[in-house]
Amino acid sequence: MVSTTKTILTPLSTTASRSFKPPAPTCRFFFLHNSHFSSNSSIKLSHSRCTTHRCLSINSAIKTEELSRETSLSTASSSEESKPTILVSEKLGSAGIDLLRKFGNVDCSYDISSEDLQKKIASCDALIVRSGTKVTREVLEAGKGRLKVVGRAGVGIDNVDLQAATEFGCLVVNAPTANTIAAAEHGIALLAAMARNVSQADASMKAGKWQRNKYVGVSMVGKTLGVLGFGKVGSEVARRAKGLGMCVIAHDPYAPVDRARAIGVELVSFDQAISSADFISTHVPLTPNTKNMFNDDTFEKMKKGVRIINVARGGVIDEDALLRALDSGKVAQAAIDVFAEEPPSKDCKLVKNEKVIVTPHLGASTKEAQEGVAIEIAEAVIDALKGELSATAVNAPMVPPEVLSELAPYVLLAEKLGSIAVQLVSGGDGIRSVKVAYKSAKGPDDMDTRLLRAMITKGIIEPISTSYINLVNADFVAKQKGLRINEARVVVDTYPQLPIHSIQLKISHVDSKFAGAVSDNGEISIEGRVRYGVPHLTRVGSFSVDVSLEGSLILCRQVDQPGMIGQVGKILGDQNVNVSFMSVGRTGKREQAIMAIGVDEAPNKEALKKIGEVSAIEESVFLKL
Ligand SMILES: NC(=O)C1=CN([C@@H]2O[C@H](COP(=O)(O)OP(=O)(O)OC[C@H]3O[C@@H](n4cnc5c(N)ncnc54)[C@H](O)[C@@H]3O)[C@@H](O)[C@H]2O)C=CC1
Ligand SMILES: O=C(O)C(=O)COP(=O)(O)O
Repeated sequence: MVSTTKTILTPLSTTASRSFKPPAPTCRFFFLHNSHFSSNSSIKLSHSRCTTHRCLSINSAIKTEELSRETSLSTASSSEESKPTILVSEKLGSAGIDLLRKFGNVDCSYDISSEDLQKKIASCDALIVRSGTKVTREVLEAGKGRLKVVGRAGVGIDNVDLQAATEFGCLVVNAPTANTIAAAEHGIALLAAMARNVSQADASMKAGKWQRNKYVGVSMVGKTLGVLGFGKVGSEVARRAKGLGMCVIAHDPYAPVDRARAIGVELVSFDQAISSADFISTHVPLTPNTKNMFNDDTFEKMKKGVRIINVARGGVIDEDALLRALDSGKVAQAAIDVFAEEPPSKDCKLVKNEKVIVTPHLGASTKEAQEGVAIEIAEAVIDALKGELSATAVNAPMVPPEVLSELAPYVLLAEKLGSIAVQLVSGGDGIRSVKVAYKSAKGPDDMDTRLLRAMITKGIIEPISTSYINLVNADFVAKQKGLRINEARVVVDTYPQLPIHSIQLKISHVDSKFAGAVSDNGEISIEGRVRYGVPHLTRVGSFSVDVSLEGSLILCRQVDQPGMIGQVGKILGDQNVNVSFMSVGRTGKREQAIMAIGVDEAPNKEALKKIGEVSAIEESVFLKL
């Protein structure tokens, strides 16, 4: 449940906050979204010791170094070994294979058995399939932990268990555009071939016969074509059928009226479409809703002598019902490219029926479409392996590149805040609900927070479980673990150009191992913001602090007095622990204060004990970021 609050607040006060900052040279900040942040992009970071390149990935929110294009020659061979492995299980156009080979190790095991696929998949990062490979729960389970993306080189994803893929955090992408025309042309080819008995006449001649009277056909001009599913293929079929002089009507509850009008097609109800058409061509995806949408009842409503074309999916037509309708004469002819079971059995009655012409799922099979599909899917899979959000993602939110580039540093902040919040809870597993407030000058409708919510979830869950969280499965895993993320967008009077001013996390009904993080109303409360591209912690409980969220963090609560920074700094220095950032927030002079110390290395237990023993320090906690 996402709740929206429109509260006008003034910017958070920075009262009584003292910061110590080292000098600020430049550090490169790499995002996997390379169209926006390439190796040439650099953002100044206010942190002197940040030497690693940072990447934003949906598979692992932060990966360091691996995509740096400045990899030295000495590391070249190891990067060769660490290339991703991409299994291609069905014939894919060479242009796509070439692209994949430039990026990873490509294993073309065409027409692999499902047993072998289950064995192989455990060592693969990506799998590319067409319609012939069943990507079942078992396959995805076998690939769990390593398999990051399944690429469907085509449109229909009914052969991929999307639910299982989502549960295992495996992204599914498809190639939805490159074979549209091929499928539409095949639909028209089947329509014309059926109307003029081309297949049967051809077979008869090859058998040495000359049967001109037997194969008299029907004309297409002036006939009504009912298109079911007015999407990419359906509308291209309609356009071509108009060119043949047909009257075209279509049924698609989700199709825009103006697109239909532009082609001269009338959108009608399902019953109207099937009852008034001479030819019916189906172009819907196979879903629980469309499964067997052509059945005894719907055939009954059709015109006697109707002709059926199916270049969509076998399961859309109940094949036994179609046979009955052909036998009764309700359906005069059918042209079928796709079957409930592929390949159909050797004695499949539909294939053998004289009134039916068949092709072996050839809709997408033109040279041009196959090259296009191969490139489209190779690019989508490579992007996904790089951690970019794909425009053709089927089981993850599609985040437009411009939104992604704007939100990237906040995504890192969101994950770090989630991780800090959970580490402040004592016991660790009692979190049921987290309140998140996104403070921004932008209105609630101008902000897409799915990415941030996913990363907060990742930050919260990963430190306390073995679950692997990414954008694909974050909501699913949160739901499974009974974790509710209640989001509120709070309008604050701040810089309008900033996508988000700050993110605040609150956890109630839990105990904290650091009392200083508990606000007056008993909730663990932390807040952070992005400064110069770097996430900062800006509030702990009721204390304002300002510490860059890099490396790890030590929080100490003490009575404000001189010499504290020096004492703690010395303990850390003696252990060779490098302090990167230090900030003190206090309620007032010589009153309660919180010291937030960023450290590059994790101090050992002895150092942490010594810090805890400093007489003025009332409590301290070490947080791994
Ligand atoms: N035989 C082959 O080789 C090929 C088959 N296909 C298949 O063709 C079909 C269409 O593909 P595209 O046009 O690219 O997909 P699309 O997603 O662009 O179009 C599908 C349309 O069906 C509509 N639809 C969904 N449920 C419906 C329902 N119950 N009643 C009416 N309309 C409904 C949707 O609103 C959408 O407009 C898919 O099943 C796809 O797998 C696509 C390419 C090649
Ligand atoms: O794209 C689709 O939906 C298709 O049905 C094409 O299937 P194919 O890739 O030729 O096995």
